[in-house]
Amino acid sequence: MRFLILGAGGIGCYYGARLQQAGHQVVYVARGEHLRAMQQQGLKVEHESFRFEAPVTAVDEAALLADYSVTDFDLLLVCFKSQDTAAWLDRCRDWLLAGATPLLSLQNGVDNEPELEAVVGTSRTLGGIALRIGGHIEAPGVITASGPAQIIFGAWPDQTSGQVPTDQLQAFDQAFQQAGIPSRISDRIAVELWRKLMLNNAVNPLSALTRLDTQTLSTHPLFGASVYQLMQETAAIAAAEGLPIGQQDVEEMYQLICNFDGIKTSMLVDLEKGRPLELDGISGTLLKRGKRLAINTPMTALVYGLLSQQQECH
Ligand SMILES: NC(=O)C1=CN([C@@H]2O[C@H](COP(=O)(O)OP(=O)(O)OC[C@H]3O[C@@H](n4cnc5c(N)ncnc54)[C@H](OP(=O)(O)O)[C@@H]3O)[C@@H](O)[C@H]2O)C=CC1
Ligand SMILES: CC(C)(CO)C(=O)C(=O)O
Repeated sequence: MRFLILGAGGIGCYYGARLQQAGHQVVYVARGEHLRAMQQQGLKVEHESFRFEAPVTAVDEAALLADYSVTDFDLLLVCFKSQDTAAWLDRCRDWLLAGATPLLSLQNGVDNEPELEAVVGTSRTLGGIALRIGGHIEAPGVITASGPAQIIFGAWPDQTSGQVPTDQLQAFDQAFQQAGIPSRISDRIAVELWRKLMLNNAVNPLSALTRLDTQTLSTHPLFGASVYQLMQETAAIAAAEGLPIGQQDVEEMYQLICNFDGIKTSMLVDLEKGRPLELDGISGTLLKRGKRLAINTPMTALVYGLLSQQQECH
């Protein structure tokens, strides 16, 4: 199959390398030093059960638009940080609309799929999550990753109202699995995305504030209760929006994050590198929704406020 990795950073390069090693054609879209390193020295990925070091086809956005057509690909994997999605869609709208290739977002947050859908339509939109993975750019052209690195994906917003054909979903699922990516098709991907948001809202901002890994934070005598409360606040918003999410999901996600290996969150990595934080796509979206629905989310407001203020001071 032919895959395009849009925003080939930690997550995108890990999954791209897995697919390329399995024999698929992969084009990586990146920029800056990381792009130059990939073009000149190739891509290196280090993971406890997977090693990749090989030349890759890496291009910037301008070269993608000039040298490729969307019809050159079977699947576009959207791996930007969520704050980059809307502007990218705006710039690449005409290129995207010249074909019918589906797009699968592996980003955190619940706003990416609606943004994709608004441009390419429901028939080309897949929702997805990258679960139990920590993957980061260690140095230009070098990725370190850990965890089983699953992909859960499905027709957006769910199998019943989504329009991507089942045989197409199954072909992607098979390609992922053959490439050593544990994957699963969900018939309610919007629910999975909200369950993942429970994790991200609970640990990403708090890990950036405390510099603690996910497990230390979640089992911490002082911060553990806040992690739990952040999950409850996310669940309350999800339920008010009509999603079948409740206390049982809070328990499950809390147990998952407590028992999963301690990993450095993507937000802590961004903070350490002085890069923009994915704060609006995670906590910010909950605050906006909470305001609209008249639901109080005081802990989410606190971590959002503290981090925003830290960013402004830099
Ligand atoms: N990292 C992780 O462990 C996990 C991340 N996720 C989610 O996956 C998504 C991706 O995260 P992650 O892999 O960490 O992100 P990264 O920041 O590592 O990768 C995204 C890359 O896209 C590049 N990029 C952005 N816009 C463009 C553009 N127009 N043209 C070319 N390149 C571009 C960025 O460059 P630049 O640096 O210059 O901005 C960056 O290198 C996020 O939503 C994240 O929350 C989910 C699970 C785990
Ligand atoms: C949940 C977690 C921490 C790891 O999958 C993540 O999604 C991230 O680092 O952004």
